Amino acid sequence: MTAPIRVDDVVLARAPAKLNLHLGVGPLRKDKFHELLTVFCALSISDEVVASESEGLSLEVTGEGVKDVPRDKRNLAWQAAALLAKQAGIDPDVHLEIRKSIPVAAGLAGGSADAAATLIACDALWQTGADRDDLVGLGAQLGSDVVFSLTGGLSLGTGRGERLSPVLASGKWNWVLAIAKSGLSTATVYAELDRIRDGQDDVELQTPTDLMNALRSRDLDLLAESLSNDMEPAAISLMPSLRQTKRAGLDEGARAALLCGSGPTYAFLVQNEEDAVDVAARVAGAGVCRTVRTATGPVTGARIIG
Ligand SMILES: C[C@@](CO)(OP(=O)(O)O)[C@H](O)COP(=O)(O)OP(=O)(O)OC[C@H]1O[C@@H](n2ccc(N)nc2=O)[C@H](O)[C@@H]1O
Ligand SMILES: Nc1ncnc2c1ncn2[C@@H]1O[C@H](COP(=O)(O)OP(=O)(O)O)[C@@H](O)[C@H]1O
Repeated sequence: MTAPIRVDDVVLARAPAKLNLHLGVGPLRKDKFHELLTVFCALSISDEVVASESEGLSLEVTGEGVKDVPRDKRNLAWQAAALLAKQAGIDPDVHLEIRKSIPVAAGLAGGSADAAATLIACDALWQTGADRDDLVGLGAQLGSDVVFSLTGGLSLGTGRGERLSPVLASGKWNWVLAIAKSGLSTATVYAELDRIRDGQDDVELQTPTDLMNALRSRDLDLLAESLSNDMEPAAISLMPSLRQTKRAGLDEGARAALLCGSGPTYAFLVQNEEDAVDVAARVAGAGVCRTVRTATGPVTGARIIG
């Protein structure tokens, strides 16, 4: 996290979308969350949050395809501001403008990015004196993915996804994102996975050694073989058209197709930008396509940019 800068009572923060390069889903825990073993990776698309001094808490959302994003306390960014203010013992006096670029309900952690950006923007605006551990603790209360949205880069996630350890690797990979026209609810996809597993409680989580080696050695072939997501059968069961999307990208030369989190976005790994253009053209019928890169630098989580 960068040191907070205060500019004319307005703070601008940015936080990235994520991919789960590996998503191992273990058994359902007593707290109704699943035990995970996942490798998170920040993507080069991000949302921005502008926090300005105001009386009371208010929120606006701008960008494409944002009509389904709540503008009230159901919004994770709203919850982030309210929680930080409560923790600091102050009133949540802020107007939040969320500038969305991350597709909504797409498995890319857009809401978590907004919550993370809001935490650091409001912390700077209100000068709460919270340290990084405080913000991480608040992030974990808001959602399982928010801690990664604060952290960025490349991390191994355990617990319900909130316990992170850095993966020491760097490199850039090209992906084409095939974004479906409608979203999938994370809770519904987890429930569908439980239904498919039908009470099987011996699911073992294993560290994805091949994936780690691929990332460290920047080996595209090994990376293509070692991407995996346990949620894929559940997402396809709920949205069977995903099968065609996956086929289309692979037929056009994508090296691998990875379902993003709980879906329904597919991320196609491609060798270079030329292949990205071909794959994007072929899967365009399935929804909007974007070409993005994974950014596996040291810190690309939520940060103040103005
Ligand atoms: C699947 C993943 C993979 O990174 O991402 P998305 O597809 O949502 O982006 C995450 O586990 C989503 O994390 P997040 O979106 O923060 O979910 P939360 O708000 O914490 O939880 C929403 C619901 O998902 C289910 N849930 C979430 C996390 C987890 N480890 N086990 C679960 O079973 C629970 O039903 C929970 O009530
Ligand atoms: N700031 C936000 N941006 C997007 N969606 C939000 C936000 N706050 C709450 N939501 C709700 O969370 C749901 C999941 O959105 P999102 O975080 O984009 O997807 P995912 O959990 O698949 O990564 C949305 O359908 C929306 O109702």
